[in-house]
Amino acid sequence: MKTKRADSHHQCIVCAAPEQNPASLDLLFTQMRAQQVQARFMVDQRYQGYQGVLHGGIAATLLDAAMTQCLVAQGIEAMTASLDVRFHMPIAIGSRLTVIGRQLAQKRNIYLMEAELVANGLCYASAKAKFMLPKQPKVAP
Ligand SMILES: CCCCCCCC(=O)SCCNC(=O)CCNC(=O)[C@H](O)C(C)(C)COP(=O)(O)OP(=O)(O)OC[C@H]1O[C@@H](n2cnc3c(N)ncnc32)[C@H](O)[C@@H]1OP(=O)(O)O
Repeated sequence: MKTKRADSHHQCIVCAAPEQNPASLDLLFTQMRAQQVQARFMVDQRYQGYQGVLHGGIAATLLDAAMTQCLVAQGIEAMTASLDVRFHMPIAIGSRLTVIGRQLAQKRNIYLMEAELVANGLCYASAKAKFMLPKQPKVAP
C-alpha cells in the first residue's frame, strides 16, 4: 500500500510530486506493516558532498522523512523535536538505498522513532528521533 502524499506538505522537498516541487527527492513511501514504512532512493551525483559520497545532510533528511512518513501513515502529523543520526559508513554515489522508518514507542505526546538507510543488507546510517504534536500553529506568521 502506497502512503498518500499528504496535503499538509504537498510541496515537500522530500516527497512532493515533481510537478509540485521540481527540487523534490520524489520519495514514495509504502507501509510495510503497522508502524513501519519504507521507500527506495537512488543516490545520484546531485546529492554528493565529498566527491563520490552522499552528503550527510541529505542522508539525515531521508532518515527524518522516513520517520515522519511512518507517523503520517497513521494520520499523525507531528514535528521533529530531536534527531540523533549515526553515519556508520560512507554511502557511495550510485547506491540504491532502502529508507526505512518505524515507530518504537509513544510516551504521552512524544513519539519515539527510528530509521535506517540500508543497501545490500548493510545499514549505512541510522537515526533515533522524538516527534511531537505542535500545540501552536506549525509555522511562525
Ligand atoms: C517527508 C515529509 C517531511 C516533512 C517534514 C519532516 C519533519 C520536519 O522537518 S518538522 C520541522 C522541524 N521541526 C520543527 O520545526 C519543530 C520546532 N519545534 C516545535 O514546533 C515545538 O518545540 C515542539 C512541537 C517540538 C514542541 O512544542 P511544545 O509542545 O510547545 O513544547 P514545550 O511546551 O516546549 O514542551 C512540552 C513538553 O515536551 C518536552 N519536550 C520538548 N521537546 C522535547 C524533546 N526534543 N525531547 C523530549 N522532550 C521534549 C518539554 O520538556 C515539555 O515537557 P513537560 O511538559 O514535562 O514540561
